[in-house]
Amino acid sequence: MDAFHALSLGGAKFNKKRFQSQVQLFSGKAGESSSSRPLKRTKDDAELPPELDFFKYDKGGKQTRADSDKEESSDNESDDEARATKKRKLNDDKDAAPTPASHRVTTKGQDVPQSLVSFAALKDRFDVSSRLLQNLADCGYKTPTGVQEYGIPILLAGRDLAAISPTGTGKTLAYTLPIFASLKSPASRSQDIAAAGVRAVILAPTRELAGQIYNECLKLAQGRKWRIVLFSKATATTLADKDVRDKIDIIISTPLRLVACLKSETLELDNVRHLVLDEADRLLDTEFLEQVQEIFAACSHKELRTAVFSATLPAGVEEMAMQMMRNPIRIVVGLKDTPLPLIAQSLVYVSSESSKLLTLLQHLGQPYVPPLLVFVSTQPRAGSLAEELVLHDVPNVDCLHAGMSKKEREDAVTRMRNGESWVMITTEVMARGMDFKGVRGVINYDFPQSVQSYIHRIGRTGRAGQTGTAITYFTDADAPYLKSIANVLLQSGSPVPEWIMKLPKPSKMKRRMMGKVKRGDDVSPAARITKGDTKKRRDMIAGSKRRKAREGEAVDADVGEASS
Ligand SMILES: Nc1ncnc2c1ncn2[C@@H]1O[C@H](COP(=O)(O)OP(=O)(O)OP(=O)(O)O)[C@@H](O)[C@H]1O
Repeated sequence: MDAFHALSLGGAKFNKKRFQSQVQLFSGKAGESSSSRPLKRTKDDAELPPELDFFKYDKGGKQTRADSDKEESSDNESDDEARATKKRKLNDDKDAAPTPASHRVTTKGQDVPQSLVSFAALKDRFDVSSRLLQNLADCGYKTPTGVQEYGIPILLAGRDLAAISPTGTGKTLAYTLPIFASLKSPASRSQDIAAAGVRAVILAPTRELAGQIYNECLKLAQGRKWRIVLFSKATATTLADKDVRDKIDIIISTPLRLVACLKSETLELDNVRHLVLDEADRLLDTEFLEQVQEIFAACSHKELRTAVFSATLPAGVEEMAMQMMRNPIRIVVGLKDTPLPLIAQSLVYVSSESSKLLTLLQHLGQPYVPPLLVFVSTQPRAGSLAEELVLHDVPNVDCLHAGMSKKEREDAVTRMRNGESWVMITTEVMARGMDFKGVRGVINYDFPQSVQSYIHRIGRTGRAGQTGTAITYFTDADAPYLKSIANVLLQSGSPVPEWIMKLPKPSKMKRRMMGKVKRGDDVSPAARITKGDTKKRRDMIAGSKRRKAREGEAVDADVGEASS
């Protein structure tokens, strides 16, 4: 249903003739009317009212330097990026696909397929089944987002893709939908024995994210017998049976688990046609690289299509990703490495580590909309901060980090999804990909490890068109890295105090040191004293109990002796 139709249902009447230009904006026809429409909107373009500009790729946010002069080059954009944008603009005159006004997308590559006007167009253009379209509608997805408009037709045209789109803009659907549409029907329905075996693999850096992608796949799989596996120790055992694994359509996994099965030869990936790396820059960093390469090598089918997705893709990693792909197309939604203007970001000076706790307690003492995500740098600090908040009677405090057991982590995610957690203390494990509805605020209690980490952390809010706030505490020790984060704020339209902008730009070397600031395991030195006291008290009580028990035994013995 288009927006005008929706408004009409509420009783409003529009003179469509009189407001023709506005009607065209909603129907998407404004973009279609000019075949050589430039990607950047001109001043003359009519703008959507901000409250209806759902994903706010456009200037829905405040008018900023980012809007006015940063499209071609920015502090975070590499020269390569600027060149790519320029190249695309030159190409636009020749082969521009119609670009809906509210989605600013830059594409690079040969023969970029036309963007998708609507989900309904999938039927005619790509013969997508009615069932799949119905499932899509049941999810409540009415209009494709920017990354979906471009990413879906590219993948359905059988092309490799590198997609960079801000957090919370629907990248998951941009690759899951083409997988289901291209696989056509479940393997269990196929008589073709030669084609047996897993046909799609989606990799994610954390168990939690893999689980979330799995749930998204289940929604699209409704009504058909797709076999989708969220890889774990247990499923790996079940899949040791070749007959079972031959019927699998899609595997979603973290790299390590999959590699373990490849090594033990209990899994073949030679029939895989779709390999997706979600959070690609994380999967291609040193921790995962070797495993991902092993998986990639095992996906030996000649028709393999590879797609990488992330909100951030540093130039070096992008180059690596591009080398994995054949004749790829690259799309960038908005500005590379820039959060959406929907997230109001601020930097808060807290002088020292010990004053952070007080600052957070003061924040939580004011009215706030739960749930709130609070990021710290290490697992012990997550536990310590959660403990402190509980001690200070903050209600519904929760904690999630990679040091917890699988069950504990799953329970924490469930509580978060059920709205039982008001303040979730976490580490980088939750920074990427996690989509919790209604997170209106993120607090970086500890300064992020990198610009990418910052972008992903704050991207847990301001998702799917919602607004959000992101507060980052910084101490004197973090000051050398402040400028890098301040640039991100500026680019996405959040105000930055003048004095921060006057700080010198950190050197490459210095930037690498970001996040390496040493912080104690306890978030508050007072906590250490209190904990020390508590331990002393506990020891005293235990000692006193032991003494009493010994005295009791002595008395019993005395009594025994007396009675015998
Ligand atoms: N076409 C659409 N219309 C409305 N909502 C959508 C659409 N596509 C996705 N969404 C919703 O947007 C939210 C964010 O989607 P998703 O998690 O895929 O974002 P993402 O871009 O992968 O974010 P991240 O970079 O953090 O991983 C989800 O709640 C999803 O249901």
